Amino acid sequence: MSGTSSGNGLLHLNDVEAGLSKDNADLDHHLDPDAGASDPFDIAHTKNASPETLKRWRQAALVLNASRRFRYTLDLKKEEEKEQRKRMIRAHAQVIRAALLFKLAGENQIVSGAPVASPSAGDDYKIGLEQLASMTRDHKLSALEQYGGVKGLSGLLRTNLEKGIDEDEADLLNRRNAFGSNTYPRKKGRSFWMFLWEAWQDLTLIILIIAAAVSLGLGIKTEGLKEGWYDGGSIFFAVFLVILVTATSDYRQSLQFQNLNEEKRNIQLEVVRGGRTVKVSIYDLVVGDLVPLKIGDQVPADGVLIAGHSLAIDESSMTGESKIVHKNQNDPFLMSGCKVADGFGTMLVTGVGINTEWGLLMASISEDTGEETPLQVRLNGVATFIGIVGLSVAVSVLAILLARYFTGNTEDPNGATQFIKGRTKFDDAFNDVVKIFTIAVTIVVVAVPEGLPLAVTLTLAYSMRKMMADKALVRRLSACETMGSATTICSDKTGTLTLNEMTVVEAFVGKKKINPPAESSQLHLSVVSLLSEGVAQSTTGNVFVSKDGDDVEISGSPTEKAILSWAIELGMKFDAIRSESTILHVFPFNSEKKRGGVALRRSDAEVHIHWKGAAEIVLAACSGYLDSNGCLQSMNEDKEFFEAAIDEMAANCLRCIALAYRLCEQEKVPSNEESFDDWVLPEDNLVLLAIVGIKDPCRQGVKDAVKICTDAGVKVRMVTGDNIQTAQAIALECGILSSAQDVTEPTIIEGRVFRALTEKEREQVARKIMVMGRSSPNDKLLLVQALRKGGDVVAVTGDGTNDAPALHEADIGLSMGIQGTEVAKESSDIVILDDNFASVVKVVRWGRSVYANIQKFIQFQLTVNVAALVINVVAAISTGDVPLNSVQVLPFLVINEIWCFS
Ligand SMILES: Nc1ncnc2c1ncn2[C@@H]1O[C@H](COP(=O)(O)OP(=O)(O)OP(=O)(O)O)[C@@H](O)[C@H]1O
Ligand SMILES: [Ca+2]
Repeated sequence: MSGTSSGNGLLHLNDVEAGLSKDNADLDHHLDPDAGASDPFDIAHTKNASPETLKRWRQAALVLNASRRFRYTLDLKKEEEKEQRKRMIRAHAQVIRAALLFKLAGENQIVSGAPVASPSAGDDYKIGLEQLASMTRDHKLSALEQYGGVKGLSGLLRTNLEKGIDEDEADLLNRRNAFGSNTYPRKKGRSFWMFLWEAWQDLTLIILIIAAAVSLGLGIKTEGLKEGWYDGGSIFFAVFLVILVTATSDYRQSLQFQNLNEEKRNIQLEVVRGGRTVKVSIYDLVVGDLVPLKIGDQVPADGVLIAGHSLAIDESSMTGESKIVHKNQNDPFLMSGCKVADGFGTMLVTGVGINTEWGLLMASISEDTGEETPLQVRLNGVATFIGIVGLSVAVSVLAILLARYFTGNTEDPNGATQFIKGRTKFDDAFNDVVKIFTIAVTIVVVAVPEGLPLAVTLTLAYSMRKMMADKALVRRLSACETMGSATTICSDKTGTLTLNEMTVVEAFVGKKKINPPAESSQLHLSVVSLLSEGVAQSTTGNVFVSKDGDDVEISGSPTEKAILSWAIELGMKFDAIRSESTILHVFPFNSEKKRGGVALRRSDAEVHIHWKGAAEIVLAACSGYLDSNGCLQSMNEDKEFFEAAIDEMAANCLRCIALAYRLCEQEKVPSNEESFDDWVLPEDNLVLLAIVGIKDPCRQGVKDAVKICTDAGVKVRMVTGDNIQTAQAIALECGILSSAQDVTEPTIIEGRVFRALTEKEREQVARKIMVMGRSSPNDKLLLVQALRKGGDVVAVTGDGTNDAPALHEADIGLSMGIQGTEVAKESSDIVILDDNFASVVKVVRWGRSVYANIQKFIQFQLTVNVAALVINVVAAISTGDVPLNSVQVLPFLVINEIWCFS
């Protein structure tokens, strides 16, 4: 294989369907794409893709877009089954629950006649398992009130609503004994025998089995038991081998998927124990735990909401309706397995494991990923098609030979006519006919490509194993093959191209640049105090100071952590500041708005609104600023100064965040707490407090990875929520943009500009976009849609909830294992366990090796099959005998196959 076409490891499915691949491949080339620099399927070698290569890319694109539709139909079917299961379980659970309640009621009546739901004194806790479970599962607000609300309930569960439960083993064990642990029994996967049973139910194999039986019978009839079994026996052996290998491979794959599921479900999450935020496995959660929830999280157990702001839960995974439910004191019940769609809050765990509906659901469905990939389906089709062609050819040959024989047109080796009506004995005629049958059977056997489906199975299993070794967790098998034909990768910036380890390195307070950024001696006390107030109250993070006061632990998102630790260095006393004011209402940060706000009442009764968010957006809402001496200045022409400051920080790859605040007139504050929820926090006439520049360094190896992709014909684009200048700087640093001259629209574009285009324009522009800044989650989605419409096979990488829609829409979604939110992971096909963009390249490579391997195998197998078929047919018709029999061809094919993929 030479030059440009060699780097293209794609299978031309159109050719395959025609029966033969025209490409003249190096047949015995080793299959390992890592085999060395000379490997034609090493994607780094597709330099300067020729038009020919590009044409093939497009072919694959078309084919694979079709496969996506396929994937969806599959999903739908599965979803339907899941739904039915759910309904069944719910009905079941109701029955079990009803029976239990009935029993309980009976016992209570005998003992005391007390009402069913009253707290009965347990051994350790003043509330029993069944009471808790029935309250949470049925969302009984009245029961919660009966226990004294969340506060009363926490008392019954012996949980401190601030500090959580103690972190001591005895207490945890106690809780596990009383209320169970957050695990559920696993449904066993299918056994090996099931796979064996399924493996033979394949049309090509059935044709072969019948052929084998016929061949065995005829063989024994003509040549006797001792020698006559060779042909039939060898076909049986080959079939058996194929079945065995298929079943073994499928079985191993299913075991692997079971392990993957284990890994996938073992979510690490933060809980508050002993006043600290600690990371534990979801399985270690106990009743009474306090769990902070934020956007993108999965609710890890059943529970009630203690406090939260704008908390919205997507309950579709449990109820089946895709509806976002807002949670507050009137509807505080949280169901395990649901996702947090917006806002944040803290929940008190009241039900775990099998006592939750999610647990029941999980225990009753076995997640068998017995999915057939599009390639498998297609090649099954090809194999069946060829099998049928072989069969029809054989039948035709049979008809021709029989007709010739019975019309007396065949001669035996001595030149005598074989069949003369009325003279040839029945026995002789019968033997001759049997011989003709044997020829037909041989033709069938030689023509059937029985190994073709198996080749796909084996090569998929192989590349999946390799991907796993390269830190990519494959959630959907079809992703293995689709990834090989990706033509573009849309990557988010934060967390994928960069490390997501953030530190504040520059800060402006007023027009003064603070250097070093946390040098508070240059600032007036009132400024520091206002800044601290804003930072401490408008955060989803937390600060824990150890008893001796030296160690400070900060939790939260990387951005929050950076700002918190900067403020602490400035002198912020987190707990003290937080106790000086009470939060009235929160507008949580989200990626759509790119800012978050909080309204708080201070001890002097003043109401402050603090805003924190994307620098240029917050700055635009400011009409004044506080200088470093604490004097209020009006913005006017100084705005340009700040804009220039932001641009300069952004050009140095920094992520800019602005902090601002304003006073709120008392009469504008809602008078009763109920209406806080509808309160739109004022965000005009703000006073700028500070602008900080946060450094988030590029990951090592990203530049090389981007280059490898580009060389291989895979375009890397960056789609980020961050400032366009920051995006540009990072894109230059990691090689997505090659030079500063590239930076004109639409190569680099803002989300809002792209959004405003018509669908047609978007489609045209999309191909040129290399960097998109300040994009909303929907812009990411629009870009992916536009690219796919233009014929690209799009891979999307992302970690945040803001990436989820795009991840879902993409041909292949890749999420990040460490920083990725549950929602992002759920929407993806592959989870990159080490969060590194470089691993994405390896996935592309293994994906391509799938195509390369199958291409080679098909070329080999079909060449042999077709050649043997043609030779046999020609020979059978001209000489009445076949030169190639099954004993010669079959073992050869099977051995080649097993050698190829083991
Ligand atoms: N916790 C936060 N509080 C206030 N502002 C924030 C916070 N986190 C991020 N921002 C600001 O909002 C902007 C957009 O964030 P968003 O979550 O949309 O994307 P991102 O994480 O920066 O980038 P990417 O899409 O590449 O992952 C950031 O650039 C930053 O200026
Ligand atoms: Ca991100």
